[in-house]
Amino acid sequence: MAGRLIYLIGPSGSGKDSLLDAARARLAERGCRIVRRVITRSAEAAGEAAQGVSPEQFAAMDAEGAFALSWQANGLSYGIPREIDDWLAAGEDVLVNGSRGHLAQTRLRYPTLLVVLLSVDQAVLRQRLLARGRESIADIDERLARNARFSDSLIAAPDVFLLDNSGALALTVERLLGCLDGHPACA
Ligand SMILES: Nc1ncnc2c1ncn2[C@@H]1O[C@H](COP(=O)(O)OP(=O)(O)O)[C@@H](O)[C@H]1O
Ligand SMILES: O=P(O)(O)OC[C@H]1O[C@H](OP(=O)(O)OP(=O)(O)O)[C@H](O)[C@@H]1O
Repeated sequence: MAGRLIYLIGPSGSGKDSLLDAARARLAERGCRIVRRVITRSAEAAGEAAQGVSPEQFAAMDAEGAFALSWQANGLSYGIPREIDDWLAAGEDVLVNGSRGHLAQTRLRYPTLLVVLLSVDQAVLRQRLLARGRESIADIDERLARNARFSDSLIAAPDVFLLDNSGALALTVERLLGCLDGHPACA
């Protein structure tokens, strides 16, 4: 049987990378892979969860069909390596750190995907982005403005599992794993 694509989305700063890092070992125990994204962000800022490439390298990889999914946002390009299709075909679950803006296209390619929407209060989000210190204030304000443009229609979609990360990260990890282990909203 084909594996399940778990598509984790949420605003920049909602904690997607933190959640994946904190849950990494326990996801692996469950046979769930976390895909390493390709991002046109400098390698220093990319870390374990991403491979940093130049815009030229990204374009060349895209042209040779290296990506199953790709999108542009926040002035960056993001690619999901096409090897996820081999993993899914082999029956492995795959967790992707995705984009809300690319959700509709992702649904077309992976109709049975499970969407997990990570959220935090807007005020907390701003504080976390400032504390992370990765972007300038102007970039942070742009990200918050982008966030406000995503309407409640996302939240209203029946197959979206809402995961609040306004509280402790450990609690969010437990709720994610609980969802994947058979919460009705994840069936
Ligand atoms: N539950 C949490 N409580 C407090 N701080 C958090 C929590 N989750 C994430 N953070 C912090 O918020 C910032 C943004 O998290 P990050 O994982 O980089 O978000 P994203 O990958 O969604 O952009 C980081 O500095 C991270 O340490
Ligand atoms: O369409 P959206 O849902 O707004 O998402 C657009 C992109 O922004 C986020 O990445 P970002 O550069 O912020 O990296 P991060 O996830 O590590 O914060 C997210 O992971 C997406 O790749």
